[in-house]
Formats: sequence, C-alpha cells, structure tokens
Amino acid sequence: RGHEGEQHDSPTDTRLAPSPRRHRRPEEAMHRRPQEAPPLERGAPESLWRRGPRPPRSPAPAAAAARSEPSTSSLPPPLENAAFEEYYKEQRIVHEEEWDAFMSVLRKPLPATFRVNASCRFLKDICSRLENDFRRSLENEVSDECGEYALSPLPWYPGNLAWHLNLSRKQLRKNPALESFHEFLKHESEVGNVTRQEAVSMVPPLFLNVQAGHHILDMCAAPGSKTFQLLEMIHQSKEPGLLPTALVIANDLKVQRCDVLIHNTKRMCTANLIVTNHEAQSFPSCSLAKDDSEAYKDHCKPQRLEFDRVLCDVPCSGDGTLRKSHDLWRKWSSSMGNEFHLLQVNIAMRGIALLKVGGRMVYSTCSMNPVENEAVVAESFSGEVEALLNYLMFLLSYENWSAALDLALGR
Ligand SMILES: C[S@@+](CC[C@H](N)C(=O)[O-])C[C@H]1O[C@@H](n2cnc3c(N)ncnc32)[C@H](O)[C@@H]1O
Repeated sequence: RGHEGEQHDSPTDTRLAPSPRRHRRPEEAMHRRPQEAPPLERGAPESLWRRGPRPPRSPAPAAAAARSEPSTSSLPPPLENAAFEEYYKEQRIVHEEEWDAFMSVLRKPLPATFRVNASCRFLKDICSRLENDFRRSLENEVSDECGEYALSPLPWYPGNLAWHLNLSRKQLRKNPALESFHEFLKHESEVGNVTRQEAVSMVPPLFLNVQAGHHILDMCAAPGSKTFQLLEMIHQSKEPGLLPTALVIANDLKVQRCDVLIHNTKRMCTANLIVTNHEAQSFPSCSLAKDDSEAYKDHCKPQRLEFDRVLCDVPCSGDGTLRKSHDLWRKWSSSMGNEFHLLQVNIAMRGIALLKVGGRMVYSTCSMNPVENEAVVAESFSGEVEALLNYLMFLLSYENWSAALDLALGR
C-alpha cells in the first residue's frame, strides 16, 4: 500500500477490549473438537474428523411416506452445468486446450488436507509419526480416484507441515490400518496440534509474510482456519521463552460464526487474539495505548492502530468449492458473482484504509470468478490509479526529468 486512504475511515474510534464472554480454561478447550461453521450453503462435506456412527434419526412422517416411492432427490446431483461452462470458457480462466482436464478435476473428490501447528510443543514427535509411521504404513495404498500416494506432504508448504490424504471414503472405510491414523488425527486436532484445512485455504496467510510483533487484521475470519494459521505464525516467530508481542484481530459479521471462530481458535491457548463482530466494510478505527502502564494516564494520547497485515478473505459465491459442494453444480448462475462484487470492493477498500503505509494486504476468495477477484482488486485501486496518473501529469510538466524523478522518489 502506498498512501493513506483516510476517505474510507469510519469516524468511530473504538478502544480495543478483549471479548467480555466467559473464557473457558485451556484444559476445557482441549477436550472440545474444532467445529465447522454453520455452512453458508447447504451441502457442506462430511468431515473426516467425524466418522463415528450416527445415531439413527426417527424419520419425519413425510420422509417416511416418501421412502416407499423411489425418490429422485436421493440421487446425487449431476456434476454439470452448461451455463457454468459457457461463462467460464468466455472468461478464459484456463487455456482452451486445458478445458477438459480442468472440468475433470472439478468432478474429482477433494483430498483431505491438514496442517501441523508449527508452534506446538510436540512438533517433532508429530512430524516424525507422520513421516515414519503413517506415511510408511500407507505407502502401498494408492488412491483409486487420484492415482496418487495416500499420504504425502504438500510440496509447496514450508517445513513439510501440510499434508494431504488422497484416499476415497470407500478406501478409508475398508482399510482397518487407517483406524489408528484417524484416532491420531482426531486427538491431535482436538488439542490444537493439527488443523484440518483445505490446501487452497492455506495459501493466503503464507503470502502475508507475517513477522514477530505485527498487528494483523483478519477482516472476515470465521470459522477461523486462516486465523489459526496466523496465530501459529506469530507464536512461531516469537523469541524463545517469551510471549509474542504480535496481535491478531479476527472479525466476522455473523455472531454465530464468531462463536465458532472463538471455539476453534481456543485450541491455540493464546493471549494475542481479539475477536470482533463488525461489518468489515465499516470496521472502526481503533486506538491502542503504547503500553499498559500508560493506558489510563489522562495526558496519554492513544495511538491510532494501523495494521501491518490485513487479510481480506471476503464472502463470495464460493464456486471454487465445487469439488466438495456438489449442490453448487445445480445452483450456479452467472449472477452469483455479481451479487458479491460491491460488498467485496467495500471490504477491500476498508482494509486498504486500515493498513499501515508499507503494510501488506492479501485479498482472497474461494471463487474462480474474475468479477469477484481481479475486478475487485482493480476497482479498489481505481482511486489510487487516478492519483498516480495525476501525479505523472504533474511530473510531465517538469522540464528536467531527473529532478522530477528525484522528487518522486524522495531523493
Ligand atoms: C469465506 S468466509 C471466511 C473464511 C475464513 N477466513 C477462514 O479461513 O476460515 C467469509 C466470512 O465472511 C463473513 N461475512 C459476510 N459478510 C461480512 C461482512 N460484511 N463483514 C464481515 N464478515 C462478513 C461470513 O460470515 C463468513 O464467515
């Protein structure tokens, strides 16, 4: 970010305070499972972490009556949508010769992926179990559908900390050797040493390049998988034996989803997180006293909190999740992306306004639609581009270019 964006600042000045909710003790949090947020769309995938037998439900009368008739609604939805293909071919999001391969990947099941908490005390043991026990014992299992190794680290994730499990549900069910692996994952996940997260969702926090002491705003944070990753980063970057000085503010509009966010991030047992419940597009300006001892002195003017890093993982049409949200094949229409565009621009612009000069913001969606991605970024910078053009016009009026350049670069 180059310059201050005061025009987007809301006039509100909110002092930050930890959430007044009752905090459970860490050991209480340790015994609770991470949750998925109430789905934005119906048809969220069954979690690998919840494979236990389900209690039988008494059928509703209508459902019981319908059971005697063969029902078309029980058939899996067809994985096709002509409008989707037409739209995205037009957008040229992949080369023409890659189109069929692209569509066939969209119809394949998504491998389960998880991340090991880089800041956990048992990091070495966990990595060694994954590498030496489980990976070896699953070496001969090859995914039916994907033809890839059953368990392997994601090659692009630093430190071999992210893994994918490339087995179909059928294989998972029929292989008893996987039982202990599941127990391991379930337990480590409950205590916060492992987090289930999709591979693509791990990317935006990596691009933030978080450093020790950073102030970070996660604008649309629930259910909190990226917040958790950011917390890991700040705990990992601290001086040995010291608590981190960094701060993560995780915000979400929906209070119910904030609850899930709190529940999931509690596994980190951190004191460096504040959860807020605001519209991201009008997230208030915040101020922080320089240190606690100064906080209540009358003459101490609070400092405006500007963020070193902003994560802008906005609400979106979610059509990048087609591989797991099969319902979307039926529901998808080209208007879905358009509906989110304005909100996304407003959130992104607010993020830019809250960013420190020289700070970094990452904008991400789980949509493939350029209307929700490139167009939002372009729109968010359109004011800046205009300012740059004006500035260039100003520079052009100089006869001496090198002097003008010196001026521009502050030399
Ligand atoms: C894509 S999800 C975020 C996923 C999250 N970053 C993660 O990695 O777990 C988008 C979130 O934005 C929230 N949301 C929707 N409208 C919002 C708004 N105007 N301001 C803030 N959050 C909003 C939704 O409740 C939802 O939790």
